[in-house]
Amino acid sequence: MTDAAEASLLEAVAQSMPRGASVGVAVSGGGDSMALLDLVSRSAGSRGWGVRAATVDHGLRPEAADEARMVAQHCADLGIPHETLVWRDPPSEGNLQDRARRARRRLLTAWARREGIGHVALGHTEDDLAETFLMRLSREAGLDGLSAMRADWQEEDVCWHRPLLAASREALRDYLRVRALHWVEDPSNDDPAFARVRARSILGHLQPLGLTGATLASVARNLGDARAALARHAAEAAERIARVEGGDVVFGADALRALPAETRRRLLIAALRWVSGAEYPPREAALDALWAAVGDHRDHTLSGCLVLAGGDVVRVTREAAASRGVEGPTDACWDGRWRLDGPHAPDLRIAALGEEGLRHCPDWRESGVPRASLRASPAVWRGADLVAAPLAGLSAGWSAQLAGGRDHFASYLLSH
Ligand SMILES: Nc1ncnc2c1ncn2[C@@H]1O[C@H](COP(=O)(O)OP(=O)(O)OP(=O)(O)O)[C@@H](O)[C@H]1O
Repeated sequence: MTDAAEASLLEAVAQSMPRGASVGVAVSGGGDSMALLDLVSRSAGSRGWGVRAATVDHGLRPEAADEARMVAQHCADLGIPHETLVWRDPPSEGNLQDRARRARRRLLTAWARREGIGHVALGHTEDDLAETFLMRLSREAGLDGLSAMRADWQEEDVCWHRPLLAASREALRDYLRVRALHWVEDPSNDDPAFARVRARSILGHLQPLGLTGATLASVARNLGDARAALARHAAEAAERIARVEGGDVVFGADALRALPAETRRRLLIAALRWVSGAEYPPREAALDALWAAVGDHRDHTLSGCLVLAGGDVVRVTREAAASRGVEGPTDACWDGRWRLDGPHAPDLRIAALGEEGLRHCPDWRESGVPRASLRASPAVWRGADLVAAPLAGLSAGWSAQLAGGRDHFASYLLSH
């Protein structure tokens, strides 16, 4: 590794997060994140960062605990506080990799909040970009799927960063060798049962065409720029034609119809995900069916949402059936997006208002929110007795707010 190459890695990491930040590094013990840890640690002094690190032990491989201990020891040598986060309930079935990734993100988010960490760095590389691109091609992905993963994004109070997206895996290993640092090789990195491993091996065969990891990563970045432009365009359209009302997204129907199909598609997908909290967009065929129903002024359910299309607005609301049975304490976020304020008490619960609850809200019409929306709205219950339904005009000292900056639909389009 040349001095210039090392300097450019250091510069990329140093510039990725703000001065004085409280920084968390997600370290698996593999080469990418061990290099990231070292680069963050070397930048910390000049950038005024307070640095912490965490390793997630998914409990899926017997060696994982040893790997976490190796990272912990290395952090202790660097004077960086380290925590091992254990996934206590790995499932026995389903897409284990996907679930492990989501559990990892959840555990890291909780850790960041607990420790007051505002910025978490991940060690994804240019090779990850290229492999993901190839894998998505095989799934006939569109622009969004083929676009480069984001270098930075904010989720509620945590900013995530991938400062090494322009670095190759090999360059990071060179860096570690020069610095005489160790890392662990995850045996699953060679297991052809994983699509990522197959993508990596195929990438080697594409070289004669001039298709290297760097080329594919660059294509993914170009597409990412196009995606960002379309998302900005959709956000501007949302500012003009969408409003948030009672937790629903409401579009002017004519204005929605008049939009270019791609912009409309983005608005509908975002509204469905914003209301339901769904992690993934619906399939294109399901979206086409929704749009056909809207064209016929028929109501339609999709992704845990009910889309009301009978009048001169198109209203995306939570589907009552999807929120039925969702229950929780009054001081926690309900249905992934509501927070209630009021006289909290341990014998109170939040659950959907439902048709039965709505009967006890004589003033619900004054809210201006349709019945179907209110049925899925949060209500405070003591056993079977309704205590409050803030969105349906029965406040009894309670109010409801959308949680985590969710009140601004247009900015959601830029961040998702
Ligand atoms: N067990 C772990 N503990 C802590 N951080 C991890 C762990 N596994 C992965 N990471 C972090 O995530 C980065 C990317 O690793 P990997 O590609 O395996 O993750 P991923 O979240 O599954 O990403 P992708 O969506 O690309 O599959 C690592 O460089 C590291 O920063």
